[in-house]
Amino acid sequence: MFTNVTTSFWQGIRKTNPFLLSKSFSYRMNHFNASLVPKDFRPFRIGLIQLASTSNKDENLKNARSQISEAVQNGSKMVVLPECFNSPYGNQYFNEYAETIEKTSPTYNTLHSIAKELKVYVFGGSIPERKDGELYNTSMVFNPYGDLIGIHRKIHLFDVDFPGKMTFRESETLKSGNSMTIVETEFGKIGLGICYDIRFPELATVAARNGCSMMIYPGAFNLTTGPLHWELLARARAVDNQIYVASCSPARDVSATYHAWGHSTVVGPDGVVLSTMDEKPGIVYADIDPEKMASIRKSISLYTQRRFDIYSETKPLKLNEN
Ligand SMILES: O=C(O)CCC(=O)C(=O)O
Repeated sequence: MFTNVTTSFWQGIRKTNPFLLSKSFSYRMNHFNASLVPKDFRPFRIGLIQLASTSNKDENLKNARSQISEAVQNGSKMVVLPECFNSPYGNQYFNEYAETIEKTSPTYNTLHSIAKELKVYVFGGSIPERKDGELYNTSMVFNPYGDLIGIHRKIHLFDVDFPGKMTFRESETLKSGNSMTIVETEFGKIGLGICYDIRFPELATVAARNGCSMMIYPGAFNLTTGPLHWELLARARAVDNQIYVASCSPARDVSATYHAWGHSTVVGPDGVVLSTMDEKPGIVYADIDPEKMASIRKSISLYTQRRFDIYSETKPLKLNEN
């Protein structure tokens, strides 16, 4: 009964407005009832561990354990470590510190046992990984049972040149990963990228379109690009997709060869910084709340207003000919 009334209502309207028969209209109608937040998204507290990493791997792993324990005591259900958290960052170190991803490797073993003992999701920053004779910049993710539920190999390698300031070419030693990573947690799906990956908006957008409520980026920006882009990129990925974004850096060590920017940050789906810090060691906490996402998505309805009929990559580009 109700359907008939609705149908005849629309039939009447369409007679008077041919636009309503167009493809873009039917696209919008098909997506009109799409829920505002991913169905599996639940509230939780996240803790970003801005670790003071040294050249001593065992010390770094011990330090990570005690910081994660503190974050869990303070209510974190998910914790994030920084990029290259258990070694110095630099081409000259990757080979020496590299590990394989297997249960007997020190970092796998430590993160697995921390996650299981403390019953927490551990996004294990990244480590130099050795695989099939190549080196990768790799992140492991463990669930609260200690199971490895995700492996992300940095896709976009950090090759930049700022004359007189800094030059870095990760591709001299590392190979790039070839796939996106989305992990399923009890709090929802989360997309994962490593540092320079944050500069490529497609990764976050595709993850968001596939139901991710958050992107996590372990990173180690520097004193040149950190002040320029670290916060801007996290906010951009968040506001473009109306998702949460968390970027976790090592603390700055001015006696090391690479000086990390620090400023680990969580940004909300409205693009506002929820929580951040300076360059010193510490933990950044944020409460992740589906209501906040629903609210911004209700006010600014990007998800129902997208015009894939105009800019879908799978269709030929439609240019304005006027
Ligand atoms: O994109 C940047 O400016 C910094 C990236 C970086 O440090 C990295 O990918 O390790």
